[in-house]
Amino acid sequence: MSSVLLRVCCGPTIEDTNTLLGGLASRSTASIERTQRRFKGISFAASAVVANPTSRTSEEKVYEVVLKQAALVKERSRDEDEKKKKKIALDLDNKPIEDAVVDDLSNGGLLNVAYDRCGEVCAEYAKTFYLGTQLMTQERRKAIWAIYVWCRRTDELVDGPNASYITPSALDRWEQRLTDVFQGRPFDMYDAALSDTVTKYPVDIQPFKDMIEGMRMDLRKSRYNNFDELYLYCYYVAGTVALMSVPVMGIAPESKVSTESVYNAALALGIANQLTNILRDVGEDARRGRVYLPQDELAQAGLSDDDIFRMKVTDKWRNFMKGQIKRARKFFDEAEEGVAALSSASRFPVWASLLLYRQILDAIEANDYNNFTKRAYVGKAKKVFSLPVAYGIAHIGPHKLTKLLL
Ligand SMILES: CC(C)=CCC/C(C)=C/CC/C(C)=C/CC/C(C)=C/[C@@H]1[C@@H](COP(=O)(O)OP(=O)(O)O)[C@]1(C)CC/C=C(\C)CC/C=C(\C)CCC=C(C)C
Ligand SMILES: [Mn+2]
Repeated sequence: MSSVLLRVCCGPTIEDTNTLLGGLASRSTASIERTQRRFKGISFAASAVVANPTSRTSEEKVYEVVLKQAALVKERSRDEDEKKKKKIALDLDNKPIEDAVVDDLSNGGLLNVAYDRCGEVCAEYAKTFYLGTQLMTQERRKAIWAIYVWCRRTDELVDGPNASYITPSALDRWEQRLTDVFQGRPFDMYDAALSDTVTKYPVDIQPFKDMIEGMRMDLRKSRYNNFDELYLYCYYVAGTVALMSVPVMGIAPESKVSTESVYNAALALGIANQLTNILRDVGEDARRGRVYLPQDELAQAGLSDDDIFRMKVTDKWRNFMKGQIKRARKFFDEAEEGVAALSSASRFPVWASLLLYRQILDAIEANDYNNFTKRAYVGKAKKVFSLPVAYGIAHIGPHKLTKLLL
């Protein structure tokens, strides 16, 4: 990663970083019931909700961000309709092109360079994903690259070569810089691309702030008492990516499902991906003294941190892993339901990423649950095969494709 990509500017004040908890509408009973249904078979999570009905679970808190983002999308699309009406009126006025428009055009040149740089970073760090974006419309592709680069840089702050120098106040400065980006004051070229993206698409700042919150969590916490705590972490570092991306990817105009349900499915994909990441990296994380697994579930399985640091695959471990993999797959299943609602050109990269990530779970099983010393990965052949499958599903749907192939 180049030093330019990683540079964190010195920003002025520390912002209020409390992200999820404040003043939003509370979640409907129906969605809570759905949450409980999802956790059927994972009794501790459901019983946590039942045991203490007054305290809200992480999932309920996160759902409020989903509602807020979905509302923003709806509001902006209403504004767009209004603008279109106004534009038609202006066109009828037949006014000459003004200086401001000429300025915009010359700025466009620089902006294109900024977006191209983002594209180069994607091509270097996430080749398959970069390939997947090629089928999106140019505008959307560029915006997704800009978001990708911001996410990558944010993650590199705590995981990259300079991670040992990163303090909470460096993250506060990164957050201040984020605010500047959203207010049209970009610091560098990558920021300029993002700044442009957030004016063009109804992207809320909250998921970006929440991702930074996830990085703060990584600085202060290395154990998770239960799935509720882990869920929140997964939302912060990965669910947020979904909430940032969907406003750009767009929902198909012909889609009949609600905006909220699409965002929920998107969120599920982020959570599924991060749970998979965690299960793949158990050994690697343990070597850094980190255990991203629910402590109560480890205990229920008769396991402790010591078993993880010992890195021995036992039957207890296999059973524990089976439960964790089952849960991750449930989130993938939930995500699948929403992909068809995305705009047609955006479905392919999402299916590609979903299929590739889900196969990591199969690879963990194929390694006989040894995620301590054996890295689960999807081989090149499987990767290459997944792409046309993703393309097929994206264009004719999973059910029709299965029928066609059988
Ligand atoms: C309706 C529906 C299903 C819509 C799809 C919604 C959508 C686009 C979801 C995206 C989900 C996604 C790709 C989440 C990212 C999950 C992830 C891998 C997060 C990683 C975090 C930290 O992990 P860790 O440090 O443990 O792991 P590493 O060893 O560092 O890998 C991240 C690394 C956070 C940073 C995330 C990125 C760099 C990815 C950003 C990606 C995008 C903006 C593009 C998303 C678009 C597509 C098409 C996948
Ligand atoms: Mn990382």
